Amino acid sequence: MATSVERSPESGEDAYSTIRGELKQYSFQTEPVPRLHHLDPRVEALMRAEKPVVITDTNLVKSAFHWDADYLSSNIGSAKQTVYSSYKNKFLYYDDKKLPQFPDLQLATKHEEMTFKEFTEKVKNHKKGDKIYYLQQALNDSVGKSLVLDFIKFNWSWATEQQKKYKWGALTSNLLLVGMDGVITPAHYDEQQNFFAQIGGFKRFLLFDPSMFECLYPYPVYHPHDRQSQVDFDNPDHERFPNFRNLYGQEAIVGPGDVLYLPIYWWHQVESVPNHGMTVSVNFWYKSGTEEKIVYPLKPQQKVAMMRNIEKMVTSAINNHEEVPHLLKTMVLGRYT
Ligand SMILES: O=C(O)C(=O)C[C@H](CCCc1ccccc1)C(=O)O
Ligand SMILES: [Zn+2]
Repeated sequence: MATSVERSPESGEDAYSTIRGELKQYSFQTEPVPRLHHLDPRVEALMRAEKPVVITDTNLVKSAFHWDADYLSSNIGSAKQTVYSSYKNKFLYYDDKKLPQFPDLQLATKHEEMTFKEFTEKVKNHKKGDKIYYLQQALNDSVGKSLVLDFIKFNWSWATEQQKKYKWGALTSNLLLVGMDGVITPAHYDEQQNFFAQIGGFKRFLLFDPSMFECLYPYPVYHPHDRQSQVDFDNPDHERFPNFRNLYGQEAIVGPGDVLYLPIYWWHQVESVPNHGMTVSVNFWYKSGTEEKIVYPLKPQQKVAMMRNIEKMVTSAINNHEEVPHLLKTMVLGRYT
């Protein structure tokens, strides 16, 4: 199992066009996410409209371009890292805090804490049929000095300039993502603005406008898989999820040095491109701006936030999540249908 992070020096067009030809196709159509130089004025227009854009040449994480498995093993320190393991390549996120309410939930992924060195060993010794591993660890002060220095040298002036320009809230975390070849994070949305910086290897993003909520059928808010789509993209159940047929999205391939602006509430599925080696990424999650004064007509994002609040209020008021479906059906069926 190749642990060396693929760094194709000619990661110019030919790497991307080669990859484009290899990608797994799905049942829905997509169009490409614009890929623009950070000084191109169209970047600002897209970011103001909270639309995705791949931004090149920002040097946001240039100081981390040498973050491959060996360097990270030697410099991230001996602290335990959060790693997920699975016999399949899909890593469906779950919220540990909501698990007690769902004792029967079958999780395909297992949360394992291990040092980076142990993680690298598992990747190196991986054989077909073995468990697949995905390291997902928020960067914190447990990392070694040289990683701290690399982190300090991120292009914070550019990032901070954007944060101010678009009135985002505070940076909440930087998640270090080190994925084995071919790992997939299934479709979900996050409630934060996101600069997704690719360091090693290539990732394919499938992105869907927040208005596609009605095609993607997220789990209930109180469910451990809150914010994740219930639809299996490889085998969609059209009886349960009839609107999935109307899904339409955007697609982006990000390689070393690319930064994807992933707007808050936008759905995304993330695939480490198979047969192109281990992937290394760092995301930058920012709270949304607070001056969200209500503007009509409501944006889809605002409707999603409203639906979340209604589900939370009903669930806490009724104080038993098993009664929620009946109450919501009673409220809607035959009355709003
Ligand atoms: O940066 C993002 O938003 C991504 O989705 C990147 C994704 C891993 C994120 C794991 C995760 C999913 C849901 C909640 C919390 C954490 C990847 O790159 O595979
Ligand atoms: Zn995400």
